[in-house]
Amino acid sequence: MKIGVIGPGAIGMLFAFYLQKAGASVTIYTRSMEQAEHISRFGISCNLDGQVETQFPDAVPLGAIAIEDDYVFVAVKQYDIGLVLPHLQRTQARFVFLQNGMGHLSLLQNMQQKCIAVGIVEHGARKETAGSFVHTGMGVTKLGILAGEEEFQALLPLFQAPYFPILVEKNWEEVLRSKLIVNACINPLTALYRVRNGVLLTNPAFHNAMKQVFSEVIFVLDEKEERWEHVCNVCRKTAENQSSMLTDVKLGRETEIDAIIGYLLMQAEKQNKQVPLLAFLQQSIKGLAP
Ligand SMILES: NC(=O)C1=CN([C@@H]2O[C@H](COP(=O)(O)OP(=O)(O)OC[C@H]3O[C@@H](n4cnc5c(N)ncnc54)[C@H](OP(=O)(O)O)[C@@H]3O)[C@@H](O)[C@H]2O)C=CC1
Ligand SMILES: CC(C)(CO)C(=O)C(=O)O
Repeated sequence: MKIGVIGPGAIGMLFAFYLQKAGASVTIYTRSMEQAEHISRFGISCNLDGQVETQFPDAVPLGAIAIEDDYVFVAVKQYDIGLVLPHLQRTQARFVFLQNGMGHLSLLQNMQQKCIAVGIVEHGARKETAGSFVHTGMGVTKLGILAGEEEFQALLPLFQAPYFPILVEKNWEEVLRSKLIVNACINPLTALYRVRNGVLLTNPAFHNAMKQVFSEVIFVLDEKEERWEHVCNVCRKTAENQSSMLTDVKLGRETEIDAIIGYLLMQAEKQNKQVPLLAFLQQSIKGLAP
């Protein structure tokens, strides 16, 4: 089976590595020629608990060849999807979009293609070099199929437990929503305070601040107080993690603030709800990583 992975960052390498290991013929589509050459030569190395293993997928810059894969995983950040979409127009592949947040859903719902899914990735992965990553947290990929349900069945055997399992999620909108709540509470605050996730539990003042952010998030989404327990659990489980937004801010990269808080602000505006803290977070993060 031919699999394409667009975007050779932490998540793109994670997918390319495990799917190639499971026997698929993987092509990873890069932005730069240098990275394609690097991966073609040295492969993709995964570090899991100190054990390093390398797989050798094909690698080419996106646009250099026609995409003729059976399935394509789109693993660019949400703000880069617009650049990638034109390359997908003429292919017959089925697509899985792996972004955090919910801002891209309307884009996907307007696509011409018949087979589209989202993947909610609950793994942790960190890019180390152009061809290596650390699998920092083993989780699951939850697959939500927007269109073409039958067409995705053949993909499932390529996902192998215990390291790389998949779960088809009927109620995928709920899973996306739950992840959005978590990301909205944890990511901007950790990026502002420059702390690991766990500090939002152990520092009482930061904990209160997170509770205030949470109150606005559930107000926008008409959600229940009970969601708080889940946010705290994720903080606890990922206590040693540096959130993806803090990583982006530290590296001077664009963040996914629009996909997370920007999406909530749009929902608030539609309902004429005032959410000053969320607006503050949006502006603060934009100021740190324009
Ligand atoms: N990392 C994690 O643990 C998790 C991440 N996610 C989500 O997964 C998504 C990807 O995250 P992550 O892998 O961490 O992000 P990264 O920034 O590490 O990777 C994004 C990759 O996309 C590449 N890219 C951007 N534009 C193009 C293009 N036009 N053509 C080809 N490649 C392109 C970038 O290339 P270049 O470097 O050259 O710019 C980069 O390699 C995000 O939405 C994130 O929220 C979800 C769960 C966990
Ligand atoms: C769950 C959490 C907060 C883990 O770090 C995450 O998804 C992120 O950093 O983007």
